[in-house]
Amino acid sequence: MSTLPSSLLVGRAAVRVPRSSIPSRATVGTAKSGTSAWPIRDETITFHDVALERGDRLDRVDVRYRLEGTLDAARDNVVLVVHALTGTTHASDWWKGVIGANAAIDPTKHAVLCANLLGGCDGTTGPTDDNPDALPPFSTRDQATVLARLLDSLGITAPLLVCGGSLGGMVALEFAASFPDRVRSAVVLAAPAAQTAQGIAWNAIMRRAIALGGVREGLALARMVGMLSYRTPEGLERRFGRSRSEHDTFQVRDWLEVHGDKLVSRFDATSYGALIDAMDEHDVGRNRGGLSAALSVVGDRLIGVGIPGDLLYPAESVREWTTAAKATYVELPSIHGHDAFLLEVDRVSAVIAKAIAESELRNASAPARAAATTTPIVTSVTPRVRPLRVALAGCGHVGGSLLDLFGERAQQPGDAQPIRVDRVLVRDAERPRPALAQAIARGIAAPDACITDPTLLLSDDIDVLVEAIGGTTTARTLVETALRRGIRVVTANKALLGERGSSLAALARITDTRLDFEGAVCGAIPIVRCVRSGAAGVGITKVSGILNGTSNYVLEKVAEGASLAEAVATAQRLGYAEADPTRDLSGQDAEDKLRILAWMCFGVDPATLKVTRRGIDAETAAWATRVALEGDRVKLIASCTREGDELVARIFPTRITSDDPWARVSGPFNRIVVESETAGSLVFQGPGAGGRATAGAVLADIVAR
Ligand SMILES: CC(=O)SCCNC(=O)CCNC(=O)[C@H](O)C(C)(C)COP(=O)(O)OP(=O)(O)OC[C@H]1O[C@@H](n2cnc3c(N)ncnc32)[C@H](O)[C@@H]1OP(=O)(O)O
Ligand SMILES: N[C@@H](CCO)C(=O)O
Repeated sequence: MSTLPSSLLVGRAAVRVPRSSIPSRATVGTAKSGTSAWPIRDETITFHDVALERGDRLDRVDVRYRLEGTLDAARDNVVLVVHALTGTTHASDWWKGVIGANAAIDPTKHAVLCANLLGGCDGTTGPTDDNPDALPPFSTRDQATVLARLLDSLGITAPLLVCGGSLGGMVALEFAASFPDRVRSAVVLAAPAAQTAQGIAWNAIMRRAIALGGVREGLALARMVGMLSYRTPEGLERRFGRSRSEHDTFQVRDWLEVHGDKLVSRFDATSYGALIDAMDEHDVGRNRGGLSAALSVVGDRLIGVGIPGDLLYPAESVREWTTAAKATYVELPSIHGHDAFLLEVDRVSAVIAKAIAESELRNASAPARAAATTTPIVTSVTPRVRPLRVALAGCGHVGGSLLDLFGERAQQPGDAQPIRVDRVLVRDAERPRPALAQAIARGIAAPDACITDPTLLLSDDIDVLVEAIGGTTTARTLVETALRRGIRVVTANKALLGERGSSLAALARITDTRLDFEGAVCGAIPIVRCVRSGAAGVGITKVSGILNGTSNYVLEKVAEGASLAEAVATAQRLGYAEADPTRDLSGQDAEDKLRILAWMCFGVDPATLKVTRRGIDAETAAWATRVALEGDRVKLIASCTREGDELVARIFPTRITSDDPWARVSGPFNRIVVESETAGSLVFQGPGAGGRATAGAVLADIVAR
């Protein structure tokens, strides 16, 4: 049985014994990132007579650090990266994508400095399981002081950027408050200015886990608890759900166990305990006259990044100090929660790149700075509304009609927000696309908008992704990527929504953005808006309709004597049919729409709705022709009815008498009847298919506020 690490006991003795096992000599190596390489220096440096905040003085402190890249002559190009609770000095390993050749922090031009924090177990002096008394209690302020000593010893006055997340953010903030003159720019991610009650509570559980379980099992348990605070229920649900491994264990359980065990293999429980002690004592305003006084002097150079959904340090805890410090607040919604600072590489990079650019400007020589600040960035003097920047996936019937509508809208008088199409994703760039050519000529679309690589579609300044490619593969990736990045999505893709609507909507909620899909159900009829908002009645008992324009058109034509094949070919030519018209005829398209309607009307997950259906085939077509000769009509009717706790959903070709209102729905028109407790029967009827009708609904979603 492991003994209780003494760092977990109150009142550890102040000692002055260094960890003699850590060598004090430098080791030098080279790292490769892609094809680029940069020098790496791993070194341990020793400081003497280090004063701690509580009054202890340490004879000696060893600090292990890694310098990636080369210090320039003026020692002006340093990015000080402060690692989180269990981070290491190998910053470009754990912050891949944020640090790397051509990344926001680029060791081929920046000198990236990352030191193991005071109290850690990656080479810097800290209490360990073998030597729990190697360090008396210390604070995040002490950790920042040691970093300043390191900068002194390397001849660095003020780094280009100081940055860190979580515990790293806490220490970066302490650094800013302690050494405001040494801060040119600081990015603090997912970190409060003072430890939160919830943070103390999580740490209490982890401390107890180590106390009871010992330095192995206890540490593993602590890590497992920690991991739950670093992620979100939605993120875990999406990634693992109830899926099982080949050994029939729940995957989420395996994943958590792996994280627990991995930490035990590389981390020291006593050091862990001491670091969470330091986090609990974190309070930037302590003995500085409060938060405002502590940070306002440096606030103009601080950027705080808050993550809505962060269970450990909610976005509000970051917003609070940025407000007090008059600092910049950036919100980074993410399904990952707290770990977004490690996982949302693109968006974190964008914030850091901007901070570095501002810092470089601050460092510019006085005349250059004056020129920079007097040169207007926006050259136009006419105040203009910023255009809404659209990325359009797909330029078929719907996408092409949408480009036309953008053009028509721009001709109309009024001060509506302009729309600018930055990118249009197509499969074949060589195919002539008159709508796109005209949009470019009218200045609606960028001259180089047409692309074929989906990964280039979503640049950072896109406001809305319009998905009009259909299908559930590329479309799904694009929609998920956009939502994850907080980009609004408008889609007409009923198959995707029928299959994934509920999880996509949940993702949009988490990242605080919107997913709109009026164009996915019944073309121009505003049915989604009406049922979604409750305007179609409260307490809905039944929704029924002719939900597919193509099959309705085809049934009408065969009733008039056309062959099934002829009727389908005309529907395709007129732009009513899906790329694969068997979806229309088989009832699959109507089923997708019924799923979405059931989701909106009854709150059921569209993917789980059980639907029985029959579509239109040669036999039905022949029956429709016969029925027409007898004076009646055949219509493909879909319905979903609440029967007690059950939903009964069906789609069937149905014989209708010629005087019935359903019989009068002609061509590509659709009809929907919503029956509810408050509104009785509401009837919606209008064009249900066709590029222009659907594009109109998509446009309404794009410009909706
Ligand atoms: C309070 C503070 O200061 S700090 C808080 C900061 N957050 C942390 O420290 C959390 C640490 N997070 C991690 O270590 C994460 O791995 C990250 C953030 C680096 C990357 O996250 P992800 O890309 O989601 O990686 P993931 O969580 O899957 O981790 C990868 C490990 O889980 C394992 N894993 C993933 N899925 C499964 C599964 N179904 N079954 C078993 N193991 C799994 C992988 O095999 C991998 O282990 P390996 O490296 O031994 O091969
Ligand atoms: N193919 C569909 C287009 C509109 O969703 C239809 O015919 O109704």
